[in-house]
Amino acid sequence: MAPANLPTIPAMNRDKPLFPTGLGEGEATVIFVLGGPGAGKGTQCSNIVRDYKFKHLSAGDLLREEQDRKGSDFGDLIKEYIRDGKIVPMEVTIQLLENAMQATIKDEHINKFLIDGFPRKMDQAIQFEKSVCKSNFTLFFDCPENVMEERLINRGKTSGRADDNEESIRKRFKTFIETSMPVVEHFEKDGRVVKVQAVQTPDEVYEHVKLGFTQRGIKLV
Ligand SMILES: Nc1ncnc2c1ncn2[C@@H]1O[C@H](COP(=O)(O)OP(=O)(O)O)[C@@H](O)[C@H]1O
Ligand SMILES: O=c1ccn([C@@H]2O[C@H](COP(=O)(O)OP(=O)(O)O)[C@@H](O)[C@H]2O)c(=O)[nH]1
Repeated sequence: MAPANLPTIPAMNRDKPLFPTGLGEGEATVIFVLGGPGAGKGTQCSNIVRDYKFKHLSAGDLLREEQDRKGSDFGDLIKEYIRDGKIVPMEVTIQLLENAMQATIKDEHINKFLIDGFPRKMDQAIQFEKSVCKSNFTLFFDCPENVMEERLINRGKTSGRADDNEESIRKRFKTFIETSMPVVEHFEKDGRVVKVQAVQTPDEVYEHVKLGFTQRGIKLV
């Protein structure tokens, strides 16, 4: 589908981040959470929210909400991209994330964000860091495909998600390897990746997450 009528997002014209990195007023701390589909990103984000008081923003959830919102101009476009496991044009996703960050700061007085499942493509990574907020680091969940596949097929029994089926899963794996792994490699070159093996039980994986956070100076609250 041609990405027609995309919003003109203010972020595209900014030459410095809307939120400088930090914990003060007008500042924000961002941790990107990446890993293949089914690696356990959402599961571990719930643990982190509980113990570190970060706000969890899942790009996929924000896109699904927008897809279902009455009057959205992007519903059909998002639906098609998600079903095919493709990355929705960044204008849409960055605007949704920026709106959610602004609302969280205003309404919940939280300025620490776990941005889950984003950035999945180099253009998003560069644009977001340039004009919204530079990330502190990327938490990357490393998991073999056969493990992720089994988890997703299981999740599909109850998730109601249009993309937790064999055909969409295959396409999402391909997009992950070809389009999203280069983002992880880009941040790795910068020394900004905390890599965690994601095959063990959720509790065991979380122990490694906590270790990584301690090493990066992120404290329990
Ligand atoms: N360490 C784990 N071991 C076994 N199953 C897991 C583990 N982490 C998550 N799951 C399950 O696997 C599925 C995918 O996890 P989820 O957190 O939704 O992944 P993601 O957000 O990366 O797509 C869910 O059904 C979840 O309950
Ligand atoms: O920045 C993003 C994040 C997600 N998606 C779309 O949303 C889908 C589901 O992503 P989510 O993170 O919810 O689930 P996961 O595939 O990691 O289980 C992806 O396959 C993409 O089609 C996207 O286009 N841009």
